[in-house]
Amino acid sequence: MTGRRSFPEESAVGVGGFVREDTPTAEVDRREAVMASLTGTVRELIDATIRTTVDDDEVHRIRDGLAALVARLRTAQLPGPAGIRYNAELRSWNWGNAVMGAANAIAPPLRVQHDSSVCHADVVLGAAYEGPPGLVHGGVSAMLLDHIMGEAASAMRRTAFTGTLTMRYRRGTPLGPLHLEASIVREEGRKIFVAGSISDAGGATVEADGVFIQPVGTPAGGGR
Ligand SMILES: CCCCC/C=C\C/C=C\C/C=C\C/C=C\CCCC(=O)SCCNC(=O)CCNC(=O)[C@H](O)C(C)(C)COP(=O)(O)OP(=O)(O)OC[C@H]1O[C@@H](n2cnc3c(N)ncnc32)[C@H](O)[C@@H]1OP(=O)(O)O
Repeated sequence: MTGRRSFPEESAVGVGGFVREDTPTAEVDRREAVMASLTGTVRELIDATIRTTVDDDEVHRIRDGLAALVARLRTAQLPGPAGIRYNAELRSWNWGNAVMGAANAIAPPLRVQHDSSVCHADVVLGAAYEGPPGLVHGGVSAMLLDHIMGEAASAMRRTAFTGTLTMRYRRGTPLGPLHLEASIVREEGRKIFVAGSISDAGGATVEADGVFIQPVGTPAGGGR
C-alpha cells in the first residue's frame, strides 16, 4: 500500500450519472495513471486466460489467487457503476466506460483524437474481441463505432445520444491493428448525422451511419 488516501473523496460517491467532485485535476491525473496501470495488467490477464493451455490444477491455483485479489479490491468499492465525474475545472473522467474507461479492462481502450472535422483512433484488438475465427465480433465493431461516432457528434461540448446506428459489414475485420474514423455529415435541429468506418491495411471493413440526438434541455454547445 502507498499510504495515499482513498479516491474518490467519501462525499463524492454517488450512483451512476454525472457526479461533481472537488478533486483537483492533478490528483485525478495521478489516480487515473495508477488505475490505468492496474487495468493494463487485468487486460493482460483476460488475454492470458483466453489463450492459456496450463493444466487443470494450475488453473485452479490461479483462480484461488485471483479470488484473493478480488476480495482485496472489494474492501473499498463504489456503490454502483462509476458514472461520469467532473471537477470545477471541467476535467471529466469516466473510468468505467466500456470503450475508453481507464479502469475498465474490457475497454480496448479506444483513444480518440479530435482533428478539425474528423475524429480518429488507432487500436489493436486481440483475442478478447473475437467473433468469427480470427475476426472482430460484429457487436464489438458496432460498440467502437458507436463511441467514436458519438464523440464526433458531441464534439466534446454537447450531449448526444445514439438514436439509430446502421452498420454495413463489408468484409471480415481482422483482429490486430485497426483505424477508426468518424465525422459529422450534417445537422438538422437536435439531430446530428454522423458517418464512421473501421479500416485495416486493405481499406474499410465496416462502415456505419448514425443519427445522434441531443436530448431536450441539454446545452447546444455552440457552432463547430
Ligand atoms: C457546453 C456544455 C457541454 C456539455 C458537454 C457534455 C457532454 C459531452 C462530452 C463528452 C461526450 C463524449 C463522448 C460521447 C461518446 C460516446 C457516445 C455514446 C453514445 C451512446 O451510446 S448513448 C446510449 C445509447 N442511446 C440511448 O440510450 C438513447 C436512448 N433514447 C433516448 O434517450 C431518446 O429516444 C432520444 C434522446 C434518442 C430521442 O428522444 P427525444 O424525445 O429527444 O426525441 P423526439 O421524439 O423529440 O425526436 C426528435 C427528433 O429526433 C428523431 N428521432 C427520435 N428518436 C430517434 C431515433 N432513435 N433515431 C433516429 N431519429 C430519431 C425524431 O424523428 C425527431 O426528428 P424530427 O424533429 O425531424 O421530427
